[in-house]
Amino acid sequence: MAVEHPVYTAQHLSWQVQDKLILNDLSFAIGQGEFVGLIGPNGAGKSSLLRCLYRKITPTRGTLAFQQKSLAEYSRQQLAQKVAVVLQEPPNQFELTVFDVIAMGLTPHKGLLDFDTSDDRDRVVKACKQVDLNDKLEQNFNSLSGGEKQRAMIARAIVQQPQVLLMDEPTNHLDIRHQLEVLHLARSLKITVIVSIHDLNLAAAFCDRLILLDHGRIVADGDKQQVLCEKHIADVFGVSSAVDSHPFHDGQRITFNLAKPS
Ligand SMILES: Nc1ncnc2c1ncn2[C@@H]1O[C@H](COP(=O)(O)OP(=O)(O)OP(=O)(O)O)[C@@H](O)[C@H]1O
Repeated sequence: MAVEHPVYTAQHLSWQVQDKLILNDLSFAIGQGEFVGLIGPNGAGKSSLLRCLYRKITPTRGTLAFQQKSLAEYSRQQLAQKVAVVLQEPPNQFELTVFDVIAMGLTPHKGLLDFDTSDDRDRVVKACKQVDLNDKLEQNFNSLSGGEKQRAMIARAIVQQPQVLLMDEPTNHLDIRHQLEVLHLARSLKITVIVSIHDLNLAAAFCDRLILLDHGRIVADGDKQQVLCEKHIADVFGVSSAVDSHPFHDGQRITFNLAKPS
């Protein structure tokens, strides 16, 4: 897809571990402000692609540019000022309160000797409210439930004030209300969001553009209406479905045939 102001541009990006090609010749550009969903079956390469985008791993072939400059040329701090990441499994944060963990999002914008200001505190408290954790600020992070931890990590990303938000299965641990709240919140930030997501109905509701991966390759990339069709779902997931328009939003509704896949 041609985009006007590319944030990421990948050309022939591949990532190989030993003799296994995990990402295979991916080319795409993602524009400023796009809300892009990465979809595909288990092992398709969604997390690996996200890892390339936040430079946890380095492509073994091809090029990857961030804001028109090779991603490899950014310092760790420069990247952290622009890109926030919410991972599937929140890290262990021994002895830290929820407030402390969320306040870590301030770090990329601070010098070594900068102290937290009252504005900083306000930002942390506001983000905490946005994810519905305002009564948990002083609680030990490790004692939160899985879903609460996930929401705290999203608050930390908001505090970071990034230009790009990368999220790997952010709705995994969340009940339906909090799934919706998190995705609405991500959309309301009006920044570039790239999110891997298994729930195809949520992908259809929230993403504008979808990249469908299978076996490390891009099978389809484009408007959600083109990508989420019965044929692609059958080809890639091996499940038959009926796709029609959703009664509550402009995306599709996918109804799966729940019979055992043949
Ligand atoms: N460091 C690694 N070494 C070897 N194989 C790896 C490594 N990282 C990922 N893989 C393999 O690459 C493939 C893609 O993994 P990845 O986690 O990117 O898939 P995914 O689409 O995010 O899957 P899921 O939906 O299950 O989270 C998998 O087969 C995985 O086992």
